[in-house]
Amino acid sequence: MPAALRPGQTDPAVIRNFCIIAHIDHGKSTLADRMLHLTGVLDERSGRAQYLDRMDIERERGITIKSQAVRLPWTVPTGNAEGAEPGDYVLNMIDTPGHVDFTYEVSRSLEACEAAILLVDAAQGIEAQTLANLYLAMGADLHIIPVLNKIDLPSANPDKYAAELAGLVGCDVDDVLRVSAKTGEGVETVLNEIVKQTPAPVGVADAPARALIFDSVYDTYRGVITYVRVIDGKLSHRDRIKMMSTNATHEMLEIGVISPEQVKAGELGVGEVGYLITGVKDVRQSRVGDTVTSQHHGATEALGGYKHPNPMVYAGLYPIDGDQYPDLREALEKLQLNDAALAYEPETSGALGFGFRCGFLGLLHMEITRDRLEREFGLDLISTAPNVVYEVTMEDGTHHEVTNPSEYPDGKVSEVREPVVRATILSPSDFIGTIMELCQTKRGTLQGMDYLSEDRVEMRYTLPMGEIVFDFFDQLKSRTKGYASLDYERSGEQAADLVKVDILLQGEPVDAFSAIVHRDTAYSYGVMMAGKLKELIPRQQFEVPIQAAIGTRVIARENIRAMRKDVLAKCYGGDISRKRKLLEKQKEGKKRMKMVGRVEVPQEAFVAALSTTGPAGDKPKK
Ligand SMILES: Nc1nc2c(ncn2[C@@H]2O[C@H](COP(=O)(O)OP(=O)(O)OP(=O)(O)O)[C@@H](O)[C@H]2O)c(=O)[nH]1
Repeated sequence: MPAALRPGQTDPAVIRNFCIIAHIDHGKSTLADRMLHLTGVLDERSGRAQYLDRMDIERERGITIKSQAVRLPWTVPTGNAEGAEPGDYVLNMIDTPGHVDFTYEVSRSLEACEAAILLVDAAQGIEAQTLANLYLAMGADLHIIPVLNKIDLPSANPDKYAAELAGLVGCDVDDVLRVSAKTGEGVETVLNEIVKQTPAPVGVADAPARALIFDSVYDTYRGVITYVRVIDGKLSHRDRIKMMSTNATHEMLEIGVISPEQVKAGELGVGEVGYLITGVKDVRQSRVGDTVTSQHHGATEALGGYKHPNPMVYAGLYPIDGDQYPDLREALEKLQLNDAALAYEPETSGALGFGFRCGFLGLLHMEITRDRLEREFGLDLISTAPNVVYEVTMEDGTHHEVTNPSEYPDGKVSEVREPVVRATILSPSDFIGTIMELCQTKRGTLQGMDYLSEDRVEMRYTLPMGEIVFDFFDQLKSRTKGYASLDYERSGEQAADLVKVDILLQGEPVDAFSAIVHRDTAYSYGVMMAGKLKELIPRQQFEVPIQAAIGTRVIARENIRAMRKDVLAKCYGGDISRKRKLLEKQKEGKKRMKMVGRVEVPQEAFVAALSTTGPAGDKPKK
C-alpha cells in the first residue's frame, strides 16, 4: 500500500466518504458486497453473501440493523470513461440501516459522509424510504448520486424509473447510473463516479481533535467498538479520549480502520473513518451522535446534532414461565450493552406476573428485540399490546407521563396529549381512495399529495402515533395489495379525546388488557376484547361477567355461563386409581391458572388474547 494511503497519513484530497441509501430490499447490501469484491478488499471466493450484515438475525431477515464502515482502496484508471481524475483513492463506505425506526442512526451515518448513492430498484421505482432517506441526505447537505439497481431483472423498467429519479433529484436523466449489483454490471462506473462527484473532506488538520461517533457496537470479545469519522485534527492510539456529551474520559486501547476486518493504525486524521476500542463498558457510554476529542488540549465545542434516543413505543414483556424472570433480566442487561436505545424497568402485572416494561424506538425495534430474546436467550415471552407515551394533565394541575395504560391516573382529567407522526405514503394512484379511507379511520389529516409520475402518488398525512403502532402498516399493505410503502417521523403532540378502557372479570380489572384509545373506538375495543375472552376463558362453577369499562361506566358486557367441569364424568365404575390420576392431572392444570379475583384463567387465554391484539398479530413487515 502506498504510504500516502495508510491510515493516519492519508491526504484528505484522496478520501471520499459516501453511503448508500435505499428503500429496504432495493439491493444496498448486495451493491456494498460487490464493491468490496471489486476493490479487492474481499476475495471473490471467500466472500459470503452480504458481508456487511453481520448479525445472524440481519442475515435471516435480510435487513441491515447496524451500520458499518469499510475502507476501500480504489485506483481510477487513466482514460476512464467517466472522466474522473486518475490515481489512488481511499473510499470509505458507510452502510446505513434502512428502516424508519433507525432514522436517527441513518442521519448520523449521513453526517459522516459527503455523498450518498441513492439506490433505487429498477423494477419498483421510488418508495417511501427512498424519499425519507433522500430528504435526510439533502438535509445533511450531501451530494446525491442517483443509481438504478437490478437492471438485469426482466421486469426492470429503467427508462421509466430513471426519469422518475431524475425528476426527484433534479438532474439529467443521463446522469442516473444503471447497475446490476448482482451481476456487477456498471459497478466500476459507480466507483469512478464516486471519486469524480464526491467532494473531498474538509477539516482543520492542526486543530484539536473532533470525531463524530456514528455507530457503537458491543462485541463479546473486544468490548465496545466505536465507529468514528474524524472531522478536525488527529486521534492517536496514545491519546486518552473524552466523550463531549458527558465529559467522561476513557483510555484508548486501539484505533484502526475496517478493511474488511479490523486493521490497527497509529492514528486517524482529517476525513478518515475508522474504529476505536476504549475502556468503555457498554454502548450507552459511547453514544451515536456524540463527539470524541482528546483529553489533553481537547476541543471545546462539540459537533452539532447530538440527540438522545428516546423510546417511542412501550410494551410489557413477560416470561410465559415465571421461573424465567431472572433469565429475562439478564438477557435484557446483555442486549442493552449493544443497544443504547433499549430501555426497561421491572413491572408486575396481576395477570402476567413479573416482567419488564420496555421502551423501543418503534415497532420493528420491538419485534427485533423480542426475537433476539427468544432466539439468543431461549426465552418464551408474551408481550402486552404496544402503546405510546401520553401526557395527562389533571384538573388539579398535576402532570403525568403515562407509558403504561394501567398507570393511567384516576380522577378528573383536563387534557390528554398524544404523540403525532408525519407520515409519507407512496402508492400506485389506484389506491388513493382506500388509503384515504384508512387514514381517516385512524384519525389522520391529509397534508398534501403529489404525483411522482402518472400512476404513482405521494401522500402526506399527520397521524396519531398510537394509531400507527397497532395494525396500520398491515392494513395499508393489505388494502394496496402490498404496493404502498410507508415512512414516518415524530412531529410533536396533539390534544385528543382519549380514554382508558379497562377489562374486568367479575368486577376485577385485568391490567394486561387495559388500553388507552380514542373515545370513538373505545366501544369497539371493549366489545372485541370481551367477546374474545368469552371464547378463551373456560366455564367456571359460577357465572363470570366480562365487562369493558371507562372508569365506572360499563360499555360492553359478556357472560361466561356457570358449569362444573367434571373430569370424572366419563369414569364409570370403581377404578379408583384412574380417578385419582385424572384428579391429579386436573390439579397440575390448575397450577398454570392465574386467579383473577375468584376466576381461574389459564395463562394460555392471556397469551392468546394478547397475541391477536398485540404485537404478535401485528408483525411489522418489510
Ligand atoms: N436480480 C437482481 N437482484 C438483486 C440485485 N441486487 C440485489 N438483488 C436482490 O435483492 C434482494 C435484496 O437485496 P439486499 O442487498 O439484501 O437489499 P438491501 O437494500 O440491503 O436490504 P436491507 O438491508 O433490508 O435494507 C436480495 O434478494 C438480492 O439478491 C440485482 O442487481 N439484480
